[in-house]
Amino acid sequence: MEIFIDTADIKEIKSASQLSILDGVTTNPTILSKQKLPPREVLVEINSLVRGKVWYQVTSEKAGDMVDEAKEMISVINRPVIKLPMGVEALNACHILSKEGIETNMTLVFSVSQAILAAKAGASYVSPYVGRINDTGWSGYQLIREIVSVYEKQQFNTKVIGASLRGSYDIVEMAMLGAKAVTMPYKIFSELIRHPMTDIGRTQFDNDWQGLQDHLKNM
Ligand SMILES: O=C[C@H](O)COP(=O)(O)O
Repeated sequence: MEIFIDTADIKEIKSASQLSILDGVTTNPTILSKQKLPPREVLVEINSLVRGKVWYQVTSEKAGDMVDEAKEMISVINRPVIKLPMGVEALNACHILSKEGIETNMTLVFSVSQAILAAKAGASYVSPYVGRINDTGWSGYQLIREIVSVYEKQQFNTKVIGASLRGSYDIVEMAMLGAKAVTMPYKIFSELIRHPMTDIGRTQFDNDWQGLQDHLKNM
């Protein structure tokens, strides 16, 4: 399963990049707007810090403009993934970009029918917004289950990336449901590694080892 962090905060990206298994950084217009800097500049810096993929979401309205915007951003990213917000123009842009071998992600996906169209357009990834669906009282998990099942039955190569995740257990759910990727805020990412029992166990091992060293020194 690929693991991404959903942030443009440079401090968070530097910290998360210490973990070599991180697969990259996803962004969106809301995330980039928080930096109060030109998005291209921010992406250049993110690209210099990240070994993996850097995701950029186009903001143009028309398919042709989306393709041009994507190409402009791709020029400053080593391993780009172009995010397209679900719709007719985005599907057409996705079709063009994917035929040119550019990795794409159909974002803002809330139904299986949208996910089917994204796969038909050749999207590399599709992002169902799990948390936002759960927030409305519907099941984001059920949507992931259904999309994964349809993709398997239809032998689509598009990968499901669980997005809009709210807690570390969401990541486990995504893995169990067969999502091939997840993206999450830095806070959740940093929580994945921790468990109080691990800390207690490590302290005990360290103390016992130190006790042995002291004992051997005094022999
Ligand atoms: O770009 C997609 C994000 O994962 C959306 O997350 P959010 O619902 O927390 O804004």
